Amino acid sequence: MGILTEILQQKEKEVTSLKEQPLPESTGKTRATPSFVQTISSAEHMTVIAEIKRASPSKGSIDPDVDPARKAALYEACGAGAISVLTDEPFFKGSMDDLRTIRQTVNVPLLAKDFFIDQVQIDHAKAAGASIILLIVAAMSPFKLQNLFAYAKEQKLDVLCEVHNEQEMMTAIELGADVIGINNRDLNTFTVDLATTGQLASLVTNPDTLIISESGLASRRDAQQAAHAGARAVLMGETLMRSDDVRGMVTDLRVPLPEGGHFHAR
Ligand SMILES: O=C(O)c1ccccc1NCC(=O)[C@H](O)[C@H](O)COP(=O)(O)O
Repeated sequence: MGILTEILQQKEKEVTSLKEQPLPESTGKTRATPSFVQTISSAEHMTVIAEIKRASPSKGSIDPDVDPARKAALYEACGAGAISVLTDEPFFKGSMDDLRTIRQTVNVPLLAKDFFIDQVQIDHAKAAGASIILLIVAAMSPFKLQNLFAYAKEQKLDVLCEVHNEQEMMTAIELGADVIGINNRDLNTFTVDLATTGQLASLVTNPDTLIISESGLASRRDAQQAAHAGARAVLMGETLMRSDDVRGMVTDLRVPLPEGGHFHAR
């Protein structure tokens, strides 16, 4: 069984349990201003989405004892335009409490990085202060994707639609996704190929679609390659979690975007 299937089976159990619990009180600070989409679309340089990642299925333990609020504040101070918070507990050692604490500490938009398969998870992410949620195209049917996409938008949340191959990209385009994350990591084999961003970005014809290159990025050169492929943002986890020079790394990643590139600034 692939890791995604295993994670999704676990999520089914979590959803059952969430439905039996009352919804925690909202942080009252659910949306950052500017929003995730506004932040990326107004930037003239690559937006860095810095991730809080304690552990992962592919790398095991990364920084299990991290203070998430402190690290998030460092990311923000160093120029990250948004922060991704892995809220999954069993596989990534994160939590919704991490998201909630970080929301009370920083002002940049927050991505709730989890494996969303049900509206109840979206309710909990919103209450914890998410600005945007992740929908992985490979994790559900196009019908369910459409349903959760519409529900999140109704809740005034942005949605990052994640794809890894051509078929998933076509599904995201047909859905009308305005933010598409191209995952360079194959979630079944863990193989990373940064060329995936270029290959799939070339299928996007709508100049208003925001493209994010996700996973496996480690240098300014990687960010330049992503910018050249049409990405407006990079999502970086492990490299930033392990870095002794977060400011230097974030500064390096904020490469200028090519003029007259893919995207028409809104
Ligand atoms: O990172 C993993 O091992 C992983 C395995 C299975 C599903 C998702 C996984 N990662 C989630 C992410 O999307 C990444 O944390 C994110 O793109 C950052 O990647 P990286 O910069 O390579 O840490």
